[in-house]
Amino acid sequence: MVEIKNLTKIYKLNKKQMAESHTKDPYKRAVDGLSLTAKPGEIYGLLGPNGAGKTTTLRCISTIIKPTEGQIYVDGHEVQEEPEEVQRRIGFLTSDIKLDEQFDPDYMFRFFGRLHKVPEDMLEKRRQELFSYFGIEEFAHKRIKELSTGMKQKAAIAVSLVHDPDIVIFDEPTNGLDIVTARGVTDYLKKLKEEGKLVIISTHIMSEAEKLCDRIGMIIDGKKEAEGTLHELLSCTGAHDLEDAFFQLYTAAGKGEM
Ligand SMILES: Nc1ncnc2c1ncn2[C@@H]1O[C@H](COP(=O)(O)OP(=O)(O)OP(=O)(O)O)[C@@H](O)[C@H]1O
Repeated sequence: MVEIKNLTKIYKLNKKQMAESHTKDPYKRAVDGLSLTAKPGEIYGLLGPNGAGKTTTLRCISTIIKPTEGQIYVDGHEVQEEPEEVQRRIGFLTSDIKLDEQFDPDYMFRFFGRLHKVPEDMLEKRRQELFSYFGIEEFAHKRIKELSTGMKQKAAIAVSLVHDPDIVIFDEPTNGLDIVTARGVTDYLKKLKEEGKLVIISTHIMSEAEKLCDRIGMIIDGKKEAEGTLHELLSCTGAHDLEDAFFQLYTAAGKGEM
């Protein structure tokens, strides 16, 4: 289970970042008092526009960055107090974590498996299962820098799942993938959920959230503007689909144009 209580993350911007953001304010409030609970056996989707704070939230859960305020509990372990307990339980996929270009998927998989102290026989079993499911075997010994975007993403997914985590956190899991590969990834996430694992994803693709997520938290400017099943979000907004519901909330949050 993941419980986020009043999470706020404020970045301190350098001069270049301030100039790029056309601001004189050196502080960027990326996440603003966000609370949510996600439970085993569900796929929870953080849905929001660019810059809403989705990646920042997932990076705080995954102990990559520290919250400015608030607490995050992963199976009861607070991320800042017990980061190692948290890391053991989660598999995190993000586009910012690049696999080392000089090595091949086979090496990276074994390297991260040993880092997570996965026993050798279990590592072989995991490799067999994940490489076969994602079709990685055929490029298992090619250097990462020679792989296509989709191949790299598949390898990164396998590496993030090497230790068979109970909680899987994927930041935009189908980003850059063709529809066949994207379907393979979303089907795998459904399989994990059916095994009783908790899956948390971020996305700005409405159709992905509609089809895949059991519950959706809509994030705008770092705040959770709404949360519920697709059915609940449609009935509370009176919208016909998630995109309409999103635009209603977007306008209600005082946002006019994109
Ligand atoms: N390391 C950082 N330093 C400064 N500002 C940052 C940093 N990372 C993110 N931000 C800012 O925080 C805000 C939230 O960014 P974040 O990446 O969490 O959003 P997101 O919802 O994941 O967006 P996207 O869908 O575009 O990936 C944005 O305004 C972004 O520019």
